[in-house]
Amino acid sequence: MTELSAPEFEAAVLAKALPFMQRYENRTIVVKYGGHAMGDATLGKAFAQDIALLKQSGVNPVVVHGGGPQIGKMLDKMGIESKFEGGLRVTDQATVEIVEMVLAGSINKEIVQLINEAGEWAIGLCGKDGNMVFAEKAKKTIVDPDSNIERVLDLGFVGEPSEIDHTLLNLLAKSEMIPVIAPVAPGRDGNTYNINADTFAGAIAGSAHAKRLLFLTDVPGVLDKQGKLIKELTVSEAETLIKDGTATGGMIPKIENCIHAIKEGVEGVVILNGKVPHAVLLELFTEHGAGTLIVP
Ligand SMILES: Nc1ncnc2c1ncn2[C@@H]1O[C@H](COP(=O)(O)OP(=O)(O)O)[C@@H](O)[C@H]1O
Ligand SMILES: CC(=O)N[C@@H](CCC(=O)OP(=O)(O)O)C(=O)O
Repeated sequence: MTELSAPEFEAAVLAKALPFMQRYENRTIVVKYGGHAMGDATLGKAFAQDIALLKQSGVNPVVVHGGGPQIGKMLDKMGIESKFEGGLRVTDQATVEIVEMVLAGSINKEIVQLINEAGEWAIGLCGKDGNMVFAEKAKKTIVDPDSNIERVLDLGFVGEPSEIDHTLLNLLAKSEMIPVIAPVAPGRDGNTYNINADTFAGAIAGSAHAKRLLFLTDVPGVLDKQGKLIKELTVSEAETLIKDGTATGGMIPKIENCIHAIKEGVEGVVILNGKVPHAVLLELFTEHGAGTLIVP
């Protein structure tokens, strides 16, 4: 076999991306950028370049971000204790104000700035902008492992998306702008709700019938009880992992939202390690996608 010169090799790599670019052209890809995947400047820059490259390739990327650890740090500074139930933050009035400040304020604008620095036009939004998302108080139940009795959680101002209007997102899809959305939304009751970013991303992807929904987190994907990566999971296998306690903490809403998104018609949902540089490009434009693929 003849060895390729360096330029020939680079050209071959670029050419290999063509069928992937064609597959996703004009299709919506929702990328959920988790708080645990953020924090490293080089990785943040690589993430922004990936999103910029998607837009340049004719894809319609929509970024939904989290920021759980960053909210936790700010609450700590303010002397407010973080409390979670069923993987969701118990959110009183003081907490929701800080959640909105951290998510829709600092984190949202940091991501916008990074994408702009990569040469594209990002616009920072939350559910409140353009009447995009309305929320209702979350009605979450958990089964108490000791008594096996189902219990309704009162999580305060934690919401679930109840109405999604795509007017603004459709406008942006036709423009140069890349939406970067914080998971905060108003209720019809006038309150502001804190929505788990996985739930928010799943709802946006589902209602947009996105081609792909990627969850960027800080682990290689869903791990089994031995800590080994599960490469593919059906919806029913994923449900079992929650019931038998293999998936805990933040992985619970993530898996639940993967299932929801697939049932809503998203063609492929992947949980992958956002701490790998250019994880988004590797997943979408090469054969080297890693992580856990959830299928119907
Ligand atoms: N079975 C599992 N496989 C992988 N991660 C798991 C599992 N169960 C619990 N986790 C935890 O879920 C975390 C990812 O969820 P989360 O903390 O909400 O991250 P993010 O901020 O990216 O949304 C991992 O860091 C890990 O600690
Ligand atoms: C209700 C609820 O739990 N909201 C989350 C919102 C941020 C989030 O989901 O951030 P990650 O994606 O980084 O976990 C929170 O307050 O932490």
